[in-house]
Amino acid sequence: MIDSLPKAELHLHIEGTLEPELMFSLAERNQISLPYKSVDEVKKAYQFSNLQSFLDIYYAGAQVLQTEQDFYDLTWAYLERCKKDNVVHTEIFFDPQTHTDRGVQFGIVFEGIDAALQDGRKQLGISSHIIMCFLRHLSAEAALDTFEISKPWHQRMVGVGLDSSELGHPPEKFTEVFDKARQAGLKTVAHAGEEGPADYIWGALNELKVFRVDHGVRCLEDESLVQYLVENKIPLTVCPLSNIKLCVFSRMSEHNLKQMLDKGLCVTVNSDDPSYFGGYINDNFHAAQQGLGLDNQTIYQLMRNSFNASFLEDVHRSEYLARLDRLYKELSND
Ligand SMILES: Nc1ncnc2[nH]cnc12
Ligand SMILES: [Zn+2]
Repeated sequence: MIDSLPKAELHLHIEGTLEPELMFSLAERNQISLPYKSVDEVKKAYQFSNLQSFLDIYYAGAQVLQTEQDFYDLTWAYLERCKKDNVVHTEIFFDPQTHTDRGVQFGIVFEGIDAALQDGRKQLGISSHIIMCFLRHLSAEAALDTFEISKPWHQRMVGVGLDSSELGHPPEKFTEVFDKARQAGLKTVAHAGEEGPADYIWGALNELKVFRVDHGVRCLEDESLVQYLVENKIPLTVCPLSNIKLCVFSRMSEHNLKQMLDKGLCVTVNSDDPSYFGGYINDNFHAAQQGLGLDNQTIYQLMRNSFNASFLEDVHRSEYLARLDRLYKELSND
């Protein structure tokens, strides 16, 4: 059921799809030395105690990405995984500052990613959008600078987001750049309520005017917030394996995804940084299904939510939903 149904992925950092094997081959191609001797050693290093312990390793890994071809190869490898997992539409995040701050130009990053996405449309039939994220541990001025240099590419991205170290960096820090992004016709999303409190989710809604909240699992701590999210149909892009790996929940059976669904929230399942967290989107569905005892109807609902929460145009959304509905009916009758 999980593997064969079409789905959309809405919370995926392209830098988080860098598999250790590709990390080694790019390091060799670009003559960069890595602090690891083997793929096994890399995998062993992926033990995290919180978000920051992950981010330190994740930003170090991204250093092997240097050329347009590197960004193309990274993105293409992810799209091939999408094909395997029946992801028919994906909205990917990228973090320009991770690259521009070490001298890799914005255009190198964007063009490499976008060329692969265009080929993905033609050769694999996968539709996609790009969301540019600002790093919240950096200053508001740095985000504004990035917004300025990214202007030539605004037409080719669907929106802006906010990621990186959450605690101590509330959404309000980025109100100005998000205002500018909306004025430029870009949609807005933000990570909030992953490690940070429910107040940060309010901040993302009221100050950044987000269309969806990335993670948002701490919303259950504030009943009036839950009510607001339900009434306004604000989607939450939840990432089950990520939450376990980063110790947001100690085990899958304790994840609050089912409670969120029971409250009527529009929850979606996503992989976040699959190479670092032990699985792509179908692995996330399987882990959540097993840990929480989700039935087929709930899995189907999560997949419907993924299309409804996407930035797809209505005609395309309807086509994907019709395809999903038809396949679900066929599978249910077998
Ligand atoms: N889960 C996550 N939270 C915040 N920033 C991120 N950047 C990549 N993955 C992230
Ligand atoms: Zn994320």
